[in-house]
Amino acid sequence: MTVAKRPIIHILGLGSMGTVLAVDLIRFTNALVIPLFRSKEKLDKFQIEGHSKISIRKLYEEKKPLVECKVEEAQCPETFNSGIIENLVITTKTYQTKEALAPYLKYINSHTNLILIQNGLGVLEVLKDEVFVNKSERPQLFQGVISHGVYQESGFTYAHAGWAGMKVARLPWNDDEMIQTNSLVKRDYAENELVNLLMSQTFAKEFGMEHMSYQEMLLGQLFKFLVNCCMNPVTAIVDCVNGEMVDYCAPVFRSIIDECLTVLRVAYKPLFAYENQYKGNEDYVSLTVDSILNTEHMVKEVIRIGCDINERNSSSMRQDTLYLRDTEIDYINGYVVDLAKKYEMGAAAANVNKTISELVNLRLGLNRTRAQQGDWRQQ
Ligand SMILES: NC(=O)C1=CN([C@@H]2O[C@H](COP(=O)(O)OP(=O)(O)OC[C@H]3O[C@@H](n4cnc5c(N)ncnc54)[C@H](OP(=O)(O)O)[C@@H]3O)[C@@H](O)[C@H]2O)C=CC1
Ligand SMILES: CC(C)(CO)C(=O)C(=O)O
Repeated sequence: MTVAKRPIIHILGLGSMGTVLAVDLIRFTNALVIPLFRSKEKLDKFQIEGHSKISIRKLYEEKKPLVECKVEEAQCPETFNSGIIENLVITTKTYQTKEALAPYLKYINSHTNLILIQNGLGVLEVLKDEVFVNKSERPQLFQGVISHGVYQESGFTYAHAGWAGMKVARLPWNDDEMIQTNSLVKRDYAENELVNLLMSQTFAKEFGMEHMSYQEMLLGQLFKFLVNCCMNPVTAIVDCVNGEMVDYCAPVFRSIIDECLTVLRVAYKPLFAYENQYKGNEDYVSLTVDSILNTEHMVKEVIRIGCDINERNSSSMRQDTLYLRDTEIDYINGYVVDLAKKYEMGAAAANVNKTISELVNLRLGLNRTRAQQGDWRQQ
């Protein structure tokens, strides 16, 4: 009798998202979960000071239980010895992806399953143009759109503030593969080890994992992208908690969303044409796009999700500017500017998002200057 091989999944980016995923993978699957740290120093800190343990405090449960797991194996570039990587999760910030991948590229080939679990858009272009340039060596690529809310409590303990699930789909390397058949989705579900692992019954239920076609996931990804294009930069620029601005934010959200949708309709034309083109075609999932991705509906949804459901949350981008960390603005509003240029939509086509990006960088620069030179308002 052949014994089923134990799946191995490497996690590059053991922060908020990496930890919340790793804990449930360890608890609810038989996978060997191997975090990849950026240096021997960080690895030693995890193994010696942290005793190779990771923890999640489930704030959304009444008793706010702390769930702790022991990590069997962890690596860094200096110690890595696993050979070709079977399954790789990328949960670094978007702008950290290329540098984080660099030491492991020789261990990634066309048999590797690689999933991006990140906000924003634009990392795919970096992978295509700067990282996996040799098409024959490109890994099997997947995208996760995660809606769980998690932040660092201390050390390797993270607080799981909001439970909201995750969507996963095969991410096409080429724009002409954007629309996927139901049979392709079923084939991945049946044959791909990473999809099998993420969709294993207990884990998928506990983590809220949904496997779908790229076009379905893209609809959700663009929805979340518009939420992030509004909430993240505006809360950072004005330095407010999400819900404080609920009565005053609609006009600026309308300006941001209107411009974003004009650009996204060009860049993701197959998705916006999908509803009519594939209606009634049984090998394609039916989608309603226009009734969701329109300005007035999205203004209401962004306010509902950002300022109501997450009213007491400080957005991740505001947190980055307060802690003087780089932000992901280039993969959120900045990416809209890039798309407008790529599709030659004219210099003014992304002026709102360009200005929003500039204001976020102004806010971050001002916070950094105040930290170094003092706050003139107090002088
Ligand atoms: N936090 C949340 O609630 C949500 C986050 N997201 C998105 O998920 C993505 C990840 O965010 P989040 O988990 O919050 O970010 P974190 O900053 O918490 O985690 C990123 C992790 O990546 C590690 N890392 C960075 N560079 C390297 C490297 N070269 N090698 C190894 N590890 C590295 C960092 O470690 P180090 O200490 O070494 O820098 C850090 O632990 C982002 O795109 C974010 O927008 C999406 C939904 C919700
Ligand atoms: C929805 C929102 C804005 C919640 O704060 C978020 O996703 C973030 O902070 O990154």
